Amino acid sequence: MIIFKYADQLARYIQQQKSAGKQIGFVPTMGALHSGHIALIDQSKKATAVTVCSIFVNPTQFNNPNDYQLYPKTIEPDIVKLEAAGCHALFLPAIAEMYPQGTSNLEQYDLGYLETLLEGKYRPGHFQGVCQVMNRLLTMVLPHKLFMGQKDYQQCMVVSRLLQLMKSPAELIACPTLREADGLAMSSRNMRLSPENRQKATTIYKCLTLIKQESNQGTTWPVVKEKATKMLTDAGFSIDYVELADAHTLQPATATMATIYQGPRVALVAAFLGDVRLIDNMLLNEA
Ligand SMILES: Nc1ncnc2c1ncn2[C@@H]1O[C@H](COP(=O)(O)OP(=O)(O)OP(=O)(O)O)[C@@H](O)[C@H]1O
Ligand SMILES: CC(C)(CO)[C@@H](O)C(=O)[O-]
Ligand code: BAL
Repeated sequence: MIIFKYADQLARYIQQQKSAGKQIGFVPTMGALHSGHIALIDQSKKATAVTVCSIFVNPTQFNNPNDYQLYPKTIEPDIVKLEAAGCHALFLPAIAEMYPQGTSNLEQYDLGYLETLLEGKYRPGHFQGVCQVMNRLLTMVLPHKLFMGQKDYQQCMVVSRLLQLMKSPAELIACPTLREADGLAMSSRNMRLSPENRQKATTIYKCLTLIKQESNQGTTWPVVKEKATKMLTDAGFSIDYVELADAHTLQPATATMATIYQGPRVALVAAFLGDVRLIDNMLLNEA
């Protein structure tokens, strides 16, 4: 695996690969890699000839300075995992490489209502930061295919919108969420949970499973939401949201949506255990 710190060197490598007729797959990450990230590398390797991964903890997408300071960094084991997965190239830029003019007064993107609900509502400015870094990364890597995780469901929708705004021909492939044996969605922030909270964290998965079962059996959304909320608060979570939404638009459920709406629906949760914020989601219509 070749490691690049500088965008011009990465661009030269990409250009060489493209001149040789190779398709480029791209897996952007913030590091502290786990099997969910490696599954994205595997998908990219199956679909394209050259897989590029980036590791960059992007300061502009953190609305909470403490969360940024405490974001896990495990670069040496990350490199070992990427080597073992057969990743071809790793882009490991410094902040100045991504933001040579600094991080103030950056460009803004028209993300419409996506920015005012769920993650957009609870993490002000977060999706602008995601677009700022993804625009730069996509312009440097110019991938044919972009692999991202459904765990960050709304982020996939935002990046899809960004690709439209950038008129990028890259194809976004949203990959399924990898889970631990007890159902907890793999996430770099799981490393920050105390052993006790790590056990409690599986309640998010149990809660999403309950929402899916009860909704598919015809229980109305307000009733299901109350049960799910109680499960989480009883386990010690402080909740940002427990929502049911149209899986295509993310518009929230009406009181009866769970029982009368026949289109695809997704349940989404964001909640804190201590100072660790976890998110997860589940499609209701899938087997
Ligand atoms: N469990 C998972 N299964 C599949 N893809 C995942 C999983 N977790 C993260 N990803 C995807 O990996 C990419 C990089 O995510 P990131 O580096 O932020 O890791 P993360 O585990 O989501 O971290 P955190 O949840 O702490 O932000 C994103 O596209 C994300 O959706
Ligand atoms: C897409 C991303 C790498 C942008 O920093 C980040 O939001 C993430 O890891 O999901
Ligand atoms: N995985 C999403 C990136 C973030 O939480 O900032």
